[in-house]
Amino acid sequence: MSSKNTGALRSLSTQRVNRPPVYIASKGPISLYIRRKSTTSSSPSPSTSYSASASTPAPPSDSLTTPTGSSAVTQTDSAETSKRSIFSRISANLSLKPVGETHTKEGEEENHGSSSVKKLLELAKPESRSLGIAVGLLLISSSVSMLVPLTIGKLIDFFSSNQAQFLGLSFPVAAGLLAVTFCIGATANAARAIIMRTCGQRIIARVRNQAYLSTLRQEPEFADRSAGDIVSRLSVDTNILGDSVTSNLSDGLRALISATVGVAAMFWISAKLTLVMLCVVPPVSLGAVFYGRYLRKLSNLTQEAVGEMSKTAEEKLNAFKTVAAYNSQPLEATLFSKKVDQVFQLAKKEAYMTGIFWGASGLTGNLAMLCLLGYGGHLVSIHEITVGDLTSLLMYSAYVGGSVSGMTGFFTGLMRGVGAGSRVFWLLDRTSHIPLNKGIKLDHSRNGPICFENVRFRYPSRKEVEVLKGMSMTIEPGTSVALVGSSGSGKTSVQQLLSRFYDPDEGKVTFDGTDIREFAPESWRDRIGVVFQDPILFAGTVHENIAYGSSNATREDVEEAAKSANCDFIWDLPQGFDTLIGKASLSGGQRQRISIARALVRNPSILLLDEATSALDSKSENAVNAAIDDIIRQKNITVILAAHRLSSIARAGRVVVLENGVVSESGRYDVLSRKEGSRFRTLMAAQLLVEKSSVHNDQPEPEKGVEGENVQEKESQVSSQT
Ligand SMILES: Nc1ncnc2c1ncn2[C@@H]1O[C@H](COP(=O)(O)OP(=O)(O)OP(=O)(O)O)[C@@H](O)[C@H]1O
Repeated sequence: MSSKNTGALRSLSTQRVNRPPVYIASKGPISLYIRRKSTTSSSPSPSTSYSASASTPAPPSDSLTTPTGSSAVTQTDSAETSKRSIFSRISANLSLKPVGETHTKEGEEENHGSSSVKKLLELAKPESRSLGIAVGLLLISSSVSMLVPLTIGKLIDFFSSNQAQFLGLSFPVAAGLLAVTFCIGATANAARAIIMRTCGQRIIARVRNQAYLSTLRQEPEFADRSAGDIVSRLSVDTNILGDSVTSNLSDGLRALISATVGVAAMFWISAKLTLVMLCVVPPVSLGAVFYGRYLRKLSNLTQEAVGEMSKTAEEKLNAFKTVAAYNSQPLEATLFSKKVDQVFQLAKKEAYMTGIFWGASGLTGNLAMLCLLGYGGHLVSIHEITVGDLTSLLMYSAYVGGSVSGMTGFFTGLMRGVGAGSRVFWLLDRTSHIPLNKGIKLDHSRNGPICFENVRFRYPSRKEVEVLKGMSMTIEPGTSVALVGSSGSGKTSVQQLLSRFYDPDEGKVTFDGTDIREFAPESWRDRIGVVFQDPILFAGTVHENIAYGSSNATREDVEEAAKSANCDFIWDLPQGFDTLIGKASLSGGQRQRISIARALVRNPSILLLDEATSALDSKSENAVNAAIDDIIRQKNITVILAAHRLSSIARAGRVVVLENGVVSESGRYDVLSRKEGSRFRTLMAAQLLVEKSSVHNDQPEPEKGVEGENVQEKESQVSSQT
């Protein structure tokens, strides 16, 4: 249930982000107009002068626009880009990253500004050939597009003057040639879009693989702490990044080409009129720069808020049963709604900013257009330019306006890319605190005692609490030790240090006289089998779960490990070892025994059992304990079990009592339990009261192995003496 829900939550996010970008798709200015118009139909036009054209969806065939329609390009562009900005960002943000927590807490800085832009461009490097071709095609399609205004102007002059020839050719030939040219332009545009998209996806795939690999190489605590964050970096940020280096770049280039060619053509037609038009460009560009910067800041804040929102939902959906059992749905709805509101407030701010910016730039454009018409009309009346020239000029100015908008869109897109990039690059560049592949390879035949030498340890995320305060102990190879202590005394922490999920702050943990930090973590972990308190089984068959991490394990190895872990139930499953494991299809005890088998199939020298029976009923507990007995009896594995329950503790050859971050007592179970006033007896007294009823009332089935009887004997020893 919980994982389903979490998945749904993520797919909701991805779904929103994967919405086809309305604006970014690279088309010539005319096709851009059509798309924008149709998507802007419901939005009020910011300017009354163009509201009709902006609110009427243009039919797809309406590609050659009138001058008024052309000027609407700028206007609708503004409105649409504004709309796109608002909605695409809100929707993108809705699925974006729980940022910041990890790195800001750790004080690790993300990449910023120029270095991210550089890295962003570096990402595109392997695609440079394809991107080069795409740029060539872009040049072709843009040039063809830029022919349109000139052609329309010439057409108007041709029809109004009754000339015999059009562009020096007979009209049908010229029209045919133009049609062929437009076809070439369209083909180039289509090919460019395909190449750009494919390159973008290749870049995204590459970044995702690298980022995931980098994540897997981090110390386990990193992923534990920021799993949600990492997932959104891998899914959403990489998407934005890919878009940024391909679609955005291509749009920016197209806009640049169109603007340059457009301005040149305008100067060629009438320098005076062009100068009037160009007065608009500098303020709009300046506004775009400030807007882009502000947007980036706002975007990051929104993403952080979205992260918080996702985290809240994910946590509660994962604990859905607890929420339901405590009738906390209204409370949870309120908590979530507060988080949603934070996102909404930020998105609203962004919407206002976007609206004001585009409204202002649209108004400026419209005013400039009016000046152009007034002054242009005057030039026509004194025969300095023709009506066709004025038409071409108006169209070019609309194209240039559209291109400037395109460039600001490119700029803001790039800023988003930089923001997303910095988060992805941070993940890519992060060096693990416990790096893999570094250190000596531990020979499989090597064995020896495990020593904790004056170990001091605090969790990095909770520096104020010292968990181990100079702890020392030695565990001989092939022996079994039960770590005992009150809750929070550090039993699990000892095991985590042994697994090298963390390193001690002071002191050291040695194996056969060598500090385990000197071993490559993988080769050290190869020697360890770990069974966690809450066994994690993955989707897949029983066989796959037992063989997880032991790729060379044969079916015989898996079956043998399953036998050693007392997993006889597997043979009764419908497809035996090939049965698919659903989340709830096995009991706690069965899952625990499968995870013991998984640990055993690696043939470990050291087996860490972290309260492997604490969550089980007495029947399952007996089955798991019987498996542990078998393993301990074999004497060739060092077993370190963290345990509360007497039934588990009694199985170990030696008991180590942890108190106040040090070992307060250590010795054989029977000795400690007989010792008058021992810490162990005090600790166990309370535990015994709890267990007594289960030991005597539940009448557990006789366990496999001799130690089962010993345990009962041992328990009665303690009970008679406490
Ligand atoms: N990942 C973590 N980050 C920060 N503090 C932690 C973390 N894990 C444990 N601690 C803290 O470290 C201390 C020791 O915890 P640990 O889990 O090792 O105790 P324990 O003896 O295994 O407890 P229990 O018997 O309840 O499982 C506790 O105060 C706990 O709150």
